Amino acid sequence: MAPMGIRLSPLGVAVFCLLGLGVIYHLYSGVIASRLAALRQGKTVDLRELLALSVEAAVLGGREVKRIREENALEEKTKGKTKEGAKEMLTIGDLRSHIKMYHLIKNTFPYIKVNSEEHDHTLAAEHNVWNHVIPNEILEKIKEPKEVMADSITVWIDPLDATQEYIEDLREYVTTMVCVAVDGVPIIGVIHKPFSSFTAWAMVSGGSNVKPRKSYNEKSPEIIVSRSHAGKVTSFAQKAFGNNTKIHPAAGAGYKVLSLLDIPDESHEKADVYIHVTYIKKWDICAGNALLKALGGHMTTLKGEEIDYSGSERNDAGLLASININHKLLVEKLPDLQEST
Ligand SMILES: Nc1ncnc2c1ncn2[C@@H]1O[C@H](COP(=O)(O)O)[C@@H](OP(=O)(O)O)[C@H]1O
Ligand SMILES: [Mg+2]
Ligand SMILES: [Mg+2]
Ligand SMILES: [Mg+2]
Repeated sequence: MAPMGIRLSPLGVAVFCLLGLGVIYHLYSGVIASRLAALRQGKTVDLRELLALSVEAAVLGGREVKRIREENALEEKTKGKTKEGAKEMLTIGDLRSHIKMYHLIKNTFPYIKVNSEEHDHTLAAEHNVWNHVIPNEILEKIKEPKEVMADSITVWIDPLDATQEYIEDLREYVTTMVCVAVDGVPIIGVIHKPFSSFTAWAMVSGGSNVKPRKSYNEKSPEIIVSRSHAGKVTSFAQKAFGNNTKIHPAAGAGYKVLSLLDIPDESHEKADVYIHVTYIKKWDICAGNALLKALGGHMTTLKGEEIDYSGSERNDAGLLASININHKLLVEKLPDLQEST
């Protein structure tokens, strides 16, 4: 019996529920259908194919990034503010690259989850599909296909990393990035430098086209940090490693990970450790994390915890990246983030 003598008609309740279900279905039908289809069919994806596709996507996006910069057609605008109050910028380069990268991956594997930093509600979709040709360079290093369940995969795309410096025409810092996480663990990382046409790729327990440098300064490491979202990283690093610690301010999370590796680009700076203390998102860091992990290195929060690349885009526990250095010892040297920032 309903309150105040109002009688609920069973037919009315049924119609109301059906309408509600209809609205929910309308809103989420695409997502539900693709996930259910993947589950029903027990679809698998070959990670070696996904690596080749990730390289292709990063290069394709990079071409747009370069073209828009050369045409001086950036049309930069502010899309919001970071938690610390810095302007978050967006350009046509970010958008055009996103469109190429996102749709190439989605058109090829419609049933996998892809999280991109950017979105394209207003611009026409691309119908590009990958040709499934795996480059010899990858086939030579990764001899076997590796199938995983499609619904265990999360792809993270950064269509243009270092947008702020792209606007300032500091081209060397700019990269495009793709990362594939399986059950939240970063497995495939691709970092592409569009202005020098270099692409670093790696797959955990698979292979890579880059390697660590021969040596690192473990005792007095040179630290690479953000130039435009630094927060109090300098004092944080100096508390850990001493006031004479050499700090390199540089842009781009992709660029900073490459500075820890041996890459065929003499002009790329070299550092021993990468530290970030402000908020950062998973499309910025996943590819670098996978690359380092594949080569035996580490990228963790400042407390040394692994970062889970499923679910939310947030990482607010900072970042510590190193390779061929005792990472645990580095963590022990770091001060508490809350107390020192
Ligand atoms: N505090 C913060 N809040 C949001 N994004 C941040 C951030 N600090 C760094 N980032 C993002 O991380 C990337 C590398 O930053 P930095 O060059 O400062 O090291 C940039 O990505 P995008 O250029 O893709 O937006 C930047 O926007
Ligand atoms: Mg951005
Ligand atoms: Mg980025
Ligand atoms: Mg970006």
